[in-house]
Amino acid sequence: MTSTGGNETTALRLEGVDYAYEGMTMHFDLAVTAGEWLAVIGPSGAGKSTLLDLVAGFLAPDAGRIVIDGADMAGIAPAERPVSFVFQENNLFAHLTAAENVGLGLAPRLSLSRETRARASQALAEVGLAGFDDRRPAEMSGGERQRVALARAFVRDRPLILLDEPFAALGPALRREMLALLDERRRRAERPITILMVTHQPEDARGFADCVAFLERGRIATLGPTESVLDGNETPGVADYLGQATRPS
Ligand SMILES: Nc1ncnc2c1ncn2[C@@H]1O[C@H](COP(=O)(O)OP(=O)(O)OP(=O)(O)O)[C@@H](O)[C@H]1O
Repeated sequence: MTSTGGNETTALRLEGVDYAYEGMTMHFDLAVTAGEWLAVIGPSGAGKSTLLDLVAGFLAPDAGRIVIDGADMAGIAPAERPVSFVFQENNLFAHLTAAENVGLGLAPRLSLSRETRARASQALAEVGLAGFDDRRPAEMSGGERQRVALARAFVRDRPLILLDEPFAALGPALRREMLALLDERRRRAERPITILMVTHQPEDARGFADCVAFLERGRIATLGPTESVLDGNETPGVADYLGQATRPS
């Protein structure tokens, strides 16, 4: 356990984190306050997924420290980290039912205890999937599968949720509904839930995120309150990315 330097409200801190792929070196310094919803935006290949993979522990930094909830994550496996993640697809085990997939968030066993089954069932109902317990992923729509993934993330009850374009394949109405579900869950939580969400949809950030990090070429080029970053006046790259004309000064 390592101190974050006395700032108890910092949920996530990246200090001088370096990561290099062949031909691309990334460097991240970042602090996210507990309870904050941070949208991560930027051009394709900027390093958004790499940033989330480093936090999740799927990648190990070449240098620097990642601190979550006050604990240094060096050498901590993804499953042991206080995080939940939802990706764009393939979040579920195809051979397991919805309840079993959610149950894995509660106990790493395939046969569900009565209590686990009841909690999984309730979690499914809370994301609008009452009665879906015995459906397998192939028997559900893309939106329903993502709801199951969200239900699993919710029952895990971890303080940090990582979302890598989880609703990108869904239509705008369904996307908003999912984001609203997440928002509601965040508001109802007893402990603060911090969210890092990679998105290519500026309106998702506008509607839900407190802050936006704009990534460019493996760096966080801008980080600030949602409206001021998306305004695009401070960083020309943001305006280009959003397809806006940079306003004359
Ligand atoms: N497994 C890999 N091996 C080598 N290079 C990789 C690998 N994965 C990603 N990269 C490179 O690292 C850089 C950052 O990739 P990353 O997936 O983090 O970007 P991104 O911002 O999430 O992009 P997108 O919006 O297209 O998903 C890119 O230049 C990419 O080509």
